[in-house]
Amino acid sequence: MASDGTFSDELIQHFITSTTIVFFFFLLLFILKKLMLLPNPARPNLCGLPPSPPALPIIGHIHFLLKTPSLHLHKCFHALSSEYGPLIHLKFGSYPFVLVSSATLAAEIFKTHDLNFSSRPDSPLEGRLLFGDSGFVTAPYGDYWRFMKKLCVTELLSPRQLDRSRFLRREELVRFLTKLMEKGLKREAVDVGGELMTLTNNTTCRMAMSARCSTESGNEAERCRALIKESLELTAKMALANLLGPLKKLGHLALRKQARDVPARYDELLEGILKEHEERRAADHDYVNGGREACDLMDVLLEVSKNANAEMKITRGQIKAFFLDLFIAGTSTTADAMEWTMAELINHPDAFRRIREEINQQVGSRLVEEGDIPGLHYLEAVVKETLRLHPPAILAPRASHEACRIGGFDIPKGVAVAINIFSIMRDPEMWINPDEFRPERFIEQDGFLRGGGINGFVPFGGGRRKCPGSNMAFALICPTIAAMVQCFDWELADGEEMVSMEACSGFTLKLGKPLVCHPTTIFNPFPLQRSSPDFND
Ligand code: HEM
Repeated sequence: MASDGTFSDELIQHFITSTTIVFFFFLLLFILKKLMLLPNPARPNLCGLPPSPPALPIIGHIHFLLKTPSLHLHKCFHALSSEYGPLIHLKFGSYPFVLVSSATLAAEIFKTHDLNFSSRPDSPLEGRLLFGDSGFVTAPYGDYWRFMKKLCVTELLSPRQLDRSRFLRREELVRFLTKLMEKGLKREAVDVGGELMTLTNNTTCRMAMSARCSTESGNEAERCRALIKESLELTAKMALANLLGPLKKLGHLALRKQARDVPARYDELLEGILKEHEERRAADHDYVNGGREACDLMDVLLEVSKNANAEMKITRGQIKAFFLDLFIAGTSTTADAMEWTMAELINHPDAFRRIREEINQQVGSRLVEEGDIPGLHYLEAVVKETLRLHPPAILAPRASHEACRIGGFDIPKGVAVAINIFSIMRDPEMWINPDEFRPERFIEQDGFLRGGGINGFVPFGGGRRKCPGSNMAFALICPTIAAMVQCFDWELADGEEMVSMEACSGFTLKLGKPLVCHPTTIFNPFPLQRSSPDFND
């Protein structure tokens, strides 16, 4: 003990200070907890929601994500639903939502309560970032969404429009295969995912607006791809900022310049392409007199926008936003699905051989075509099994228009609901050995595909808001995989026997380690073609 009393004074002072800090820390936690429980008029009332795992102040349930190795969102949601049940309510930062993880509960949303869940929630992803409320994917259920959905089903993404653009998908596929053959000859390693992304991007750009990379049209597809990549990155940053709750404004301030710049550049690019289409239309007399059909999706949309008798007038802003939606929703999902399929096939040589035998039997000595696909049942089963195990979109986001009951719990009006596509397709109640790659599960004993759809197979979501691009996705994926199996043997460039099937973290499911391979040509369907059209794109 100190003789002059100074030391004990300091000790007392120190004790008081530490106690005060601890006291205030607990007081703060207490107040925060109380605050989080107070009803917030701007948000749906959370009373009566399904059970909730233990939450922390401010961050809510984000600590479960921080505990998940590599911050994998799908693994975090899968672990939470396995531990706490198929219907739970969560709060990520300031964002509350209900997570639905079983096929039975998803059917209640997609079928019984379909209309009630036919809008998207206000997403922490800021889906309306680039074109305000003009987008289709984020449009609330109403006249505009219904009009565009009908247009997608009957025109833009219809089997008829897909048939019209079949030649163009074939051209792009030939270009892709020829490039792989060139690389194979030089024993150059191929970044399979990168090449598949270029193929999907070129094909989508040509189908949508007759633009492709590295052409006289000024590399529009490449500029489009770069802008979409930038806007996705920006969206992810905005999402993070939005989860910060009270600090959200600071985050937005930091991103302000980029958030002005990206939409302006996209607008300029699309305006240029729109003008080209309008000029071509005006100069084409057959077109003006109705003697020739619209050839790409932009022509179709322009025709609708100029049609005085159309049910609805769509604006230039809506046309631009629609294309952005198509690219964001359709390109990387499709390319990722193809990369996962190739990875599974390399890891399952029996399945690879079986597809090749099927093609040899059904197609013979020419390149497989889109028209052959309906007869290639095992190929389709492999693609479906890959989509089941590795769905590129892990969640389908919805919001309730009205209060309702799901699985015996109250779902208040306006609450955000995330349908956990990843977990539903690994639900052990629905699938035998759910983590196993077994394409046969999609095939009947007579060798045909199981008809009528399988309950719980939901890679494209369900109900009214189900993906309208599933036919287009299959039209891109199946012929590409078939041709990659028919024409090449594949060997991993890193000398490994097996591909690691770990995903990387994010809102979509991507193969974690890029698939890099050496392709060896075993069948060349175009031996007389000396040089390919353009290998640099
Ligand atoms: C393997 C490829 C694809 C997968 C896994 C996929 C998956 C999905 C999923 C899960 C949804 C949400 C559905 C729901 O809420 O129930 C969706 C919506 C959508 N997808 Fe796809 N998609 C793919 C390819 C495409 C393609 C190729 C296009 C068009 C080019 C496309 C266009 C759209 C659009 C426009 C929506 C929004 C529909 C709406 O809100 O009404 N998708 N997709």
